[in-house]
Amino acid sequence: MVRTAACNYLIPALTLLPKPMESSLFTRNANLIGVLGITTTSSRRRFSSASKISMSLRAGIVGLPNVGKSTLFNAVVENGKAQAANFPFCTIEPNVGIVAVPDPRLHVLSGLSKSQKAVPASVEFVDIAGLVKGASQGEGLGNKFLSHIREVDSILQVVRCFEDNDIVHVNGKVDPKSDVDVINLELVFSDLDQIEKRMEKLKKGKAKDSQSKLKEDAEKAALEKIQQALMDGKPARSVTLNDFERDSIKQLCLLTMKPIIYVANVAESDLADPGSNPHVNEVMNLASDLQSGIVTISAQVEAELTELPSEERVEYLTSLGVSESGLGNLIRSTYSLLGLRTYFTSGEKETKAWTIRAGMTAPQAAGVIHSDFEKGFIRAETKWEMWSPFTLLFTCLFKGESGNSTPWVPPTFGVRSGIPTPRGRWVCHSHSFDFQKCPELI
Ligand SMILES: Nc1ncnc2c1ncn2[C@@H]1O[C@H](COP(=O)(O)OP(=O)(O)OP(=O)(O)O)[C@@H](O)[C@H]1O
Ligand SMILES: [Mg+2]
Repeated sequence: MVRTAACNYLIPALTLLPKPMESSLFTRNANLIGVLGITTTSSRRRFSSASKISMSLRAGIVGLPNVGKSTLFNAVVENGKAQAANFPFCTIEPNVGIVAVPDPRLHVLSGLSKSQKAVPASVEFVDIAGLVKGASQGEGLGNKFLSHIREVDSILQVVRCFEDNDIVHVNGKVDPKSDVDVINLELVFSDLDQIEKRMEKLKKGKAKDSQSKLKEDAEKAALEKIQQALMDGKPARSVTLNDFERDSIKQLCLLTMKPIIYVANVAESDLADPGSNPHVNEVMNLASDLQSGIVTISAQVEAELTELPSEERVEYLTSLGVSESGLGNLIRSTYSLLGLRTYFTSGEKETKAWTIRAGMTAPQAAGVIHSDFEKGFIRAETKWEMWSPFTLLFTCLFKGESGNSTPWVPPTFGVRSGIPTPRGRWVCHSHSFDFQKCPELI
């Protein structure tokens, strides 16, 4: 079995993490290639020098001081220059870096089309200052830290799972449960504070017209539900809201509304068998209780790997009992956590990974390339062709579409020499679908 230097544990309730080569299909004729699917697990981080990044959403690296956040950031962002050192509050201002999402399909397509360049999808990582107990009351870097978290779309919470007497732990000992509780409680307190202030404001203000009144009522209803959940120790994301309510509270950017992946940061000696580390098991159980994902990684090893020439990397990983760096998995998990999906356009000029949000309809997906494609959208077309190495995928999707429980993932719409046509059609094994009328299929 191939081992990677990171383990993804899928928490079933959320289905966060991508499966290998899942849900991808493509169409092809003389001038036309389109591919759509979610990201895959085989890893390759580097793209050709012609590569450019297409679009990005932000993931914040969060945790107690001195747990390895900047070390992880420097490893993920290849030329990240965040200061990482053995003292708490080493990071004050956030470090930001854009990272390409590894996806071998991009290179397969690029090769098939003999593209001059390949443009991968991307995610933005933000290395945020450490948080301590009482941050919501201004302790440590307090509210400043929390405001940095407010600006990101998802959270990677780094949890220290390595024992090392030389590395200071702000609470004196390695204790993942306590560490996770400290962070999550501060996020809850901060949200409660925000909600209270907003409710006060809503009480004072008078809605000008019936439309605003409706909106305010929805907001009040949402805030009351979330407030109750937070007081019961549950995150805002666990609360069931209708679309209107969800929209009405968006501007508050509640911290506990953001999806989380727990990153168990282990010692190099644990990489080959992280399950033997009780701290990792503790984080796994916590993540499961909190309906979140977990990735196990050694930030220290990953940071060291980036300093080595590629031949020596393999040697180093082999000496640790693993075959692959864990960063690819972490980046793809983050991309997936952000609710992002990829489809491709491919032609001689470029092969490009376009990012859409999960749940987007076909016209909306077309609109990511140009708003005219959304306005003029009729339908999209897929041609079924057995084309190695994706033959297996076609079979899966064919089954899914014929009505069993396999999720149906949309194929791409027509793309001619890299230029998408708004008249693309989706035609799947002899049926045509007007996707504007069937958004639930997306
Ligand atoms: N997996 C690991 N094993 C051993 N040491 C590690 C590991 N990960 C990080 N470290 C070490 O822990 C120390 C703190 O790391 P780092 O500066 O990245 O923490 P931080 O969370 O960014 O801290 P701060 O909140 O103060 O900015 C560094 O000396 C780093 O080398
Ligand atoms: Mg730091």
